[in-house]
Amino acid sequence: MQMMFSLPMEMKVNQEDFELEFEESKAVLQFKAAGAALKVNESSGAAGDNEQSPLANLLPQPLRLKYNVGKIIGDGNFAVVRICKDRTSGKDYALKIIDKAKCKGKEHYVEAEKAVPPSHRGDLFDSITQASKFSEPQSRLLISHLTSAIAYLHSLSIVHRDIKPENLL
Ligand SMILES: Nc1ncnc2c1ncn2[C@@H]1O[C@H](COP(=O)(O)OP(=O)(O)OP(=O)(O)O)[C@@H](O)[C@H]1O
Repeated sequence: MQMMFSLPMEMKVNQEDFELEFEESKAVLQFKAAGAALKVNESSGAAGDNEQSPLANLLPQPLRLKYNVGKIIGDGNFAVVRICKDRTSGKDYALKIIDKAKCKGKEHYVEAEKAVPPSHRGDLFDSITQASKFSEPQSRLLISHLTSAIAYLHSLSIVHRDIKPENLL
């Protein structure tokens, strides 16, 4: 991916500022290796009308009654995200299941489960691992979407504090 950032004149940057750090490149390689296996393992877990992922049985009953919960479509440090289907409307949602044990002291900020519209196109991290590079017009579009989203959050006095490719859908 090629990106252009405008930095303050006094800020010095080196080549290594643009190279992946050891942990980052390890994560990219692990992701590439695990990607194919994950797709095979989870491919039988779609949120069809009658299918329910066995692990989804661990969810609270009201949720299981409302949604047919299917395969994992993403995971992060605090949550797993599963595709699910509203049993009444038939609409698909992404159900984010947050591990409250990992949010010690901040429990009051989080709902343990939240269903939002799903993105079927993966996140920017997936795209970076799949594409060898992005063109300038693509990079420009990505950055303009990102900055407009950040501007919107700032207009609501919200600071994201965790902007990274995995969080850009
Ligand atoms: N609405 C959605 N549709 C599709 N995939 C999603 C959706 N929301 C999240 N994901 C996937 O799930 C992954 C984990 O979600 P998220 O980043 O919200 O979890 P987290 O535990 O808060 O992550 P973090 O490691 O940033 O703290 C994302 O990187 C993304 O791939």
